[in-house]
Amino acid sequence: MERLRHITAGRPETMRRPIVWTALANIDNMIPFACLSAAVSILYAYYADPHVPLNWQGMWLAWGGMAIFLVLVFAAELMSYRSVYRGAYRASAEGRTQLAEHVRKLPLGFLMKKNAGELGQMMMNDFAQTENAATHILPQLISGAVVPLLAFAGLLFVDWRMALAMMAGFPVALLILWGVSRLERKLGQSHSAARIDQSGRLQEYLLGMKVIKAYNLRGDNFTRLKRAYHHFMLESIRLEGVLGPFFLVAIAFVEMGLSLITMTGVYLMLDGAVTVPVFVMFLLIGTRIFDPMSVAIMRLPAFKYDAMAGERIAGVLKEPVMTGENGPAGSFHIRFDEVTFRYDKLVVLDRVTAEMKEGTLTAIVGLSGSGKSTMLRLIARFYDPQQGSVRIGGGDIRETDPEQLLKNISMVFQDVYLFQDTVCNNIRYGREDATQEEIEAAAKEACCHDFIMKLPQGYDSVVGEGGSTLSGGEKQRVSIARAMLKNAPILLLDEAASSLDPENESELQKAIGRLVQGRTVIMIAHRLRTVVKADNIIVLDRGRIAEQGRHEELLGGRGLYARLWELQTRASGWKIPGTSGTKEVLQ
Ligand SMILES: Nc1ncnc2c1ncn2[C@@H]1O[C@H](COP(=O)(O)OP(=O)(O)OP(=O)(O)O)[C@@H](O)[C@H]1O
Repeated sequence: MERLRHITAGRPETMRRPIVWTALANIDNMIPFACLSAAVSILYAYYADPHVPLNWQGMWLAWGGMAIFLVLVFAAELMSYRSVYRGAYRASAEGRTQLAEHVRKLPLGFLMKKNAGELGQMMMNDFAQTENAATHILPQLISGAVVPLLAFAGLLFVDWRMALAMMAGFPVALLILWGVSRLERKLGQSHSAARIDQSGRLQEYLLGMKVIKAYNLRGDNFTRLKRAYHHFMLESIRLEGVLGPFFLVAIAFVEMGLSLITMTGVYLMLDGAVTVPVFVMFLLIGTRIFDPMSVAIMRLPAFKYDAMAGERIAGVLKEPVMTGENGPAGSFHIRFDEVTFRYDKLVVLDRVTAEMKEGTLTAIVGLSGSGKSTMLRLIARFYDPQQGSVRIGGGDIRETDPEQLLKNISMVFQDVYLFQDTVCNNIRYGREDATQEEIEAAAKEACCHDFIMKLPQGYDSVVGEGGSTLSGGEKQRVSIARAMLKNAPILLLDEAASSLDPENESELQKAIGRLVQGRTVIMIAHRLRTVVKADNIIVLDRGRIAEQGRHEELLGGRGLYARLWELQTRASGWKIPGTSGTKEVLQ
């Protein structure tokens, strides 16, 4: 039952009807053979005693029965076939959608823990495996169970000794299957792990192609991929090689039944305890049941292996999603209250308390790795802190429905991801019901209209996966247009690194300047000159707030901020106070 639950992504009821039809089709399948046996008996009676006339009535009944049941078999098999694939594909489609929905509601930390290929594998291969188990293997297993059981039960009444002989090897076969089940699971798990690893490595190899080419890394990454393929090959050989003989022996025990029927039958006939027609009936039905049993035994490991894929899916579906029932906050005042956050064991934020007032610009600065991005991630509830709370409008965001929370937040990050879709649709992700005019207006405000118009199909140009056909600055401006369109009251902004060319940078800064107006903005600033006009600057040092205040106050304090400022201005030869860039940028 548990396996049935797994191969149906938690919907065993979808297979109830298919199982009943498949069982019925198999039961039907046996009846023509019973009729055949009856016909053989009639014929035997006629030849055994020349004075007895041939029982034509019985013969016609047997033939008629065979014909009717053949039609019924066809009908039942058709129903079984249709309901099996409908049930299985329905369970799988619903399961896929449920998993995609579920993954969206999981904390980001869960996704980051997974191997790159693992979730993709789950969506594609694991579901394909469960489909295979439900559509192809399950009917074979049902057939392997129903046919022998039925035949055995019926034949017990005909001659119990021959019936027992027919099934004598079966308990031994079951014992062998039970004996190897642990080993089978262990080998299956390491085989699956190797399969997932090889696809993760392949994904890594393809995604990292740019770096591989740039650094001519033919060696290392390819070696890892090759090693993963090799490991998978070894695991496959081990799985088949170690388990195969056990299953073959189990089948041999089952099929031994045919020899035992013959031996027992011969002795019983010699004793006059069994007639020739009964003997023939056992042979006829015996040849009929051993095949489905052997097939079922051969397919059982594949079924269990595929059910493991369903188990992995169930494991992810069991992961607790982020909860919270509250609607959006009334105000957008953000407060970190003694927040401590760890990635596994690494403490990244340590009892951070900070205010980000509604309608103001708060900048977060600090050395690389000091926890700046983590603060933004906590505001968006990509993670929940282990201690303390993040509050918006006074309410703990752990109690806010994550989707409601995200409705109020726009994010512009450095590493912008664009979907392989038109530029227009990529901007529309900001607000799905936006009109073309609204999209173009947002694009103009974000300073990307001009470059979009220069693309071959303008707004209908399709960008490469991730945005690969646009420059870094262009991608960021598209993401700003998205944020403009979303028009959310809170804006989380990760300032672009200083790698942009001056033209791109000035366009980007203009766009950001428009975006921050009238919003509660929390901005990670890598270049301090962009935050001199911020209402509050939080200076992070290894997860703790070293100091906070306005630019002038912090410069006067001669602390970490002042040191960073000095370093940056010295490195770039800026003119210090009064400053050029930022004021214009942020107004
Ligand atoms: N998903 C993660 N899992 C484990 N550790 C992480 C994860 N993300 C970040 N870290 C670690 O947490 C620390 C803080 O990271 P964070 O990204 O918040 O720093 P940051 O100040 O934004 O750095 P940068 O300025 O370089 O972007 C770093 O040491 C980083 O290695």
